[in-house]
This record gives sequence, structure tokens and C-alpha cells, in this order.
Amino acid sequence: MTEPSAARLTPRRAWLVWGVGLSIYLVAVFHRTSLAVAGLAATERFDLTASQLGTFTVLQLLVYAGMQVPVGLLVDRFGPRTVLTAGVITISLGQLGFALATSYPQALGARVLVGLGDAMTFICVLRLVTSWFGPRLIPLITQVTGSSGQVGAIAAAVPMTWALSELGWTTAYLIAAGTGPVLLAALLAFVRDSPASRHERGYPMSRLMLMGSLRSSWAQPGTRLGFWVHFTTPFSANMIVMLWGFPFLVLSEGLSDTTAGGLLSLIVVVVVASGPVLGWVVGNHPWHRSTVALGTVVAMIATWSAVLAWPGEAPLWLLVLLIVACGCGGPASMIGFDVGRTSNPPDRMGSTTGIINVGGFLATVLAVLGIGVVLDLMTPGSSSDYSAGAFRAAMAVQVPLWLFGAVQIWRYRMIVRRTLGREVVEGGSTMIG
Ligand SMILES: N[C@@H](Cc1c[nH]cn1)C(=O)NCC(=O)O
Repeated sequence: MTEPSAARLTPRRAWLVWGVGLSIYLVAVFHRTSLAVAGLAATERFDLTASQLGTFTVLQLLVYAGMQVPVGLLVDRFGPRTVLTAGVITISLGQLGFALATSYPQALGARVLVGLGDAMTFICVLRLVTSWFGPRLIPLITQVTGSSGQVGAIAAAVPMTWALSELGWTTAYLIAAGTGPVLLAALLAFVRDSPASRHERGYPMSRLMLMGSLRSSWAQPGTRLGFWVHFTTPFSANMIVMLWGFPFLVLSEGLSDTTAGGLLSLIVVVVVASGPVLGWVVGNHPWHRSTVALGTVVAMIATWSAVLAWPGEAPLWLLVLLIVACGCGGPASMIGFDVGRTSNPPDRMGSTTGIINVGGFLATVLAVLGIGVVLDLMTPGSSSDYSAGAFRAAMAVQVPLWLFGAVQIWRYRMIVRRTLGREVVEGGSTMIG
């Protein structure tokens, strides 16, 4: 008799819980990127300079990255349902405040709330996945979660552009905030922390015990491998989608706004399409998880080098290759969470995910800021008419991030492989000691 598939062994409630969690994460990504097309409107509404506008994105990312470890500890203590409830309420209040803001400080405060609420979603959804699905399905569902959530960025593009122009700032962001009560109702009605109980609470821990738990997680070479995989793989795609991709493609590579916009949409399509493929590879070949991550980094370095070294404007086919390589970086970052999962016990899953998630967003902030600094250094005065030469120098900021991250990946990959051996890793564990 053939063994029932892992999917058939999964309780039907698992798919409902995951569906609600994924919806909340997708909307959180929408809120996160909802400023991407509102830059000009925000500049006019609050009378902003370019750096003040950029502060919205950087502050939101810093709050997000800075909250990952605290949120991970909260998830281990109070369970994902409780923390996700707080996240939905907080991010919705942030968008409500942004809709009604009439001054720059008010708008900044609202974006801080958006970053805070956003920080409480992804970790909770991954925790639900590890509680509701079996070990064979977890890598694939984790991948599909991370990739599918990026569809929220698509919803923040054309539909948000239409809403801002046709409905106006306040109505557009009030509608965005209005998704909160609907998601909250679904969360409270259908989501349980695990099949066994509505709430999976951890034991109250002193500050000393909390620090001990974080030290134990970080002491695992698999956690560090996961952190550096997440640090090295997604930042180029994040930088492209969140800020510098469109100006680079138009000002440096001479593309029309429409073609540049099409390539930015293509990157999200690549993210969503490559996720399940990488999820299958990771789930069936755990020994080669870091190999896939390193291969993605090599592909990004190669395509970026070809584009920046190309005499004059790079041909469209090469830019498409660049977008495909960078798009695969998003799903490749999910490998970091899977390595962290197999390297730690379940009661540390929240804090481990939080530690690893800091990596990608720390690298993204470094890349976004570094590129901006080089562009300003290479462009006289306060002009934002950046030259192709300025962009070539600025985009090279990514190289030290890739190289340092790749060295760290190789270093911890070798520690895990030498210590455990292939049989243990293929068996699904990379926990040492
Ligand atoms: N790198 C993303 C996940 C991803 C998967 N495919 C594209 N991106 C990530 O780590 N997300 C965390 C988050 O909170 O969005």
C-alpha cells in the first residue's frame, strides 16, 4: 500500500489557518510597500525633501529589523495567534494614522506603527507553518509563504496608483486600513496556534533566561548559516523594488518608464514562480541548501557585473537576466529560515526566525543607504539627475555585501557539514550538541 502523501496527512484546518496567515502577511507586504508609488503625493502633501521622503522607508525598515528579535521572543512566549492579533491591529492603526496625517511628524509616527505591525506578521506565519505541517511539507509551504506574500507588493503598485489619483490620499489609505478589521475577524475565528490548542504559551522567562535562549540559538552554526544566507540573497531585489531599481533602469540604462515598470513587475513574477521550485529542491535535498544560496549569489554578481561593465546601455535581454537572477534571491533567502528551523528546538523557533530575518533587512538598509550616499557624492549640488557613471559606481556598493556574506555562508556551511555529515543533514537535522 502506498504511503499517503504528506499533503493528505495534513489536517484540513491547517490549510485554513495557513490561508488566513498568508492573507495577513500579503496585506502586510502591501502596507510595507504602499508608499512606493505615493512618493510624489507624499512630497506634495507634506512638502518634503528627497531625504525626508527616503526617511519614511529607512525608518520603517529599521523599526522592522529592530523588532525581529523582540517579536520572536514574544512569539515563543505568547504564541503566534496573540502576536499576530497585535500586529494586525498595529499596522492597521498605522495606515489609519497615515491616511489622516497632515504633518510630516504625524506621518513619520504612522510609518513607525506600520513597521512595528509589519514586524509582527512574517515570524508568526512561519511559526504557524511549523506547528501545523509535517517536516516534508514545511520547506515548501515556507517558500510559498515568502514568495506569495510578495504579491502584496503588486497590489501596492497599480491599484494603489489608481486609488491615489482617483480617490485621493485619505480615502486610499483609509481603504488600506479598512482591511484590518476583516483580517482580524478571520484571525480570531479560524487561527489556532496548533492542532492541540488555541494558544501555545511558552514559560515565563527572566531577562537572563531570554538572553540565554538567544545565545543558545546564535551558538548554533545552523542559525548563523541561516542569518548569512538571509543577509546575502534578497537585498538586491529589495533595493530594486523598494527604491533604486526604477531610477537606475530609466536614468542609467535608458529604458522608458513603462519598460522599467514592466521589469519591476517581472521581478515579483520571478519571485513568486521560483519559490515553489526552490522549496522543492530544499525540501528534498537539504544537504545542498547552502549550495542553492551560493549559486544564486554567483548569478547575481555575474549579471550585475555584466550590466555595469557593458559599454553604454545594457541590452534588454541582459537586464531581463539581471531581474531573473535578483528575483531568485528572494526565495533563496527563505533557505535561511529552513536551516534555522532544523538547527533549533521548536520552543526557540520564534526567536531563531527573528534573528535570521534581521539579516536580509539589515543588508537592504545598508545597500539602500550606501547607494544613495555614492549617488549624492557623484552628483554635484542637490540635483537628483544621477548620471550612468554615478549609478555604476553606486551599484558596486552591493559587491562587498555579497562577498562578505558569501564567505560567511561558506564558513558556516563547512562547520555544519564537517560536524554532522551528510546522513544527519539529509535526515532533517542540523542541530549541533
Ligand atoms: N526575503 C523575504 C521572503 C521572500 C521570499 N521571496 C521573496 N521574498 C523575507 O525574508 N520576508 C520577510 C518579510 O517579513 O517579508
